[in-house]
Amino acid sequence: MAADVPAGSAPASAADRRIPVTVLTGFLGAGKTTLLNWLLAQPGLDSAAVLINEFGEVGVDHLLVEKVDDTLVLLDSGCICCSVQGDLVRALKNLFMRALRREIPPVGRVLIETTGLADPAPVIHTLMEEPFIAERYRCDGVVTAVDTTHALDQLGAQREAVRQVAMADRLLLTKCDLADDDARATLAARLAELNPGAPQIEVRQGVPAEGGVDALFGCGLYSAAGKLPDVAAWLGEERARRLEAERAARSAPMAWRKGAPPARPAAAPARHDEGVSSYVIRFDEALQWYGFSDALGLILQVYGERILRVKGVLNVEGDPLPRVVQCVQHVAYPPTSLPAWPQTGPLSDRRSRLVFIVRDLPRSEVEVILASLAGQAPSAEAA
Ligand SMILES: Nc1nc2c(ncn2[C@@H]2O[C@H](COP(=O)(O)OP(=O)(O)OP(=O)(O)O)[C@@H](O)[C@H]2O)c(=O)[nH]1
Repeated sequence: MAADVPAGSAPASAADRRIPVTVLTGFLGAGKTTLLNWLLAQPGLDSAAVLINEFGEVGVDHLLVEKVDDTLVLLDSGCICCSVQGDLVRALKNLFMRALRREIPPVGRVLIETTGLADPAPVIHTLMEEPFIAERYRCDGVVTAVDTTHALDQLGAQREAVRQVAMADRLLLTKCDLADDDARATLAARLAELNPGAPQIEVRQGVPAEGGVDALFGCGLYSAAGKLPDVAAWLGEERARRLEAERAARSAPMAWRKGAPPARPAAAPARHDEGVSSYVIRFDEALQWYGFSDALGLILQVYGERILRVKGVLNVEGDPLPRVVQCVQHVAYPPTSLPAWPQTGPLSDRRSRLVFIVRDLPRSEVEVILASLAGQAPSAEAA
């Protein structure tokens, strides 16, 4: 079944040979990686390249994606919406050129998983307006994962969550297996206010209830028509911001020639809420699971409101495999294991690391609890 093209989105013509790009977004912990793994297991998706972007220094998501080849690219120089011109453009150019040189197989589609804090506007703008990219790729839709169990709070507190919903072509209501009918209906009504045109698809345990892959792809060329007027305004702001940055870049060398310091671009408005920060807590020795999980449980109980996301890869005493813990606000999801310790990157030293993304929660508060219950003092690591 082909998904309906929402009002305002023009279907891509059959003659359009550009590579379709799906932007998979959604707030922290909404279930993007889980959906991505489901997608990658579907027939016909072996030629998809995946770009993953994560908030914080120690990336965990790329370890959780079940695709290990040259077409999985980690965008690790900051949040995609802040570093879009550098990282994303470079990665898409590289993919195209490497496929052209036959260093990798032809790329049939690109899936971009943004950070949970990303504003989709700069990503969409880049796909549609950056000349090299727009000639070779077309934005085939913004698919937003919305956590049925946490989204109402997130939409009330975080402007990024509102933008991710309002700019979507498809809304995937994740974790419906954990929510009751009333919660689902209340959220569906709120989402319809923010984005009346986007089809809403329920997801249980990472699997969409209807439409399969076709419900997520074939969204038509991205368009602000049919969405709230805010969407066109945000894309317009993005265009203005980009023009201003280009103008400042052009004027900088002139100033140097006259011996003055280069003109600095006007301070860009902050894209992220200033209260939101991330830090990494490291344990150098193997952890005793029960003490550690007591400590984490207490942290979630006491500070859950201020914990946007916790992700950790742990070296647990007696377990040869890295254990993965994941939490959103007060909820800890069942732990899983990676198939092996990574051979490269920060986790190759087999030390446990927990990445916290928090709102107004100092590291010291968390460390006190971990130190008293987990059986060893944590070490700080730059985030
Ligand atoms: N029960 C249930 N759990 C889910 C579902 N989708 C995701 N989860 C769990 O929710 C947690 C977060 O899921 P992820 O897929 O990592 O979320 P994410 O959006 O990629 O997270 P970030 O990249 O950190 O923003 C994991 O422990 C998942 O197993 C679902 O539909 N049902």
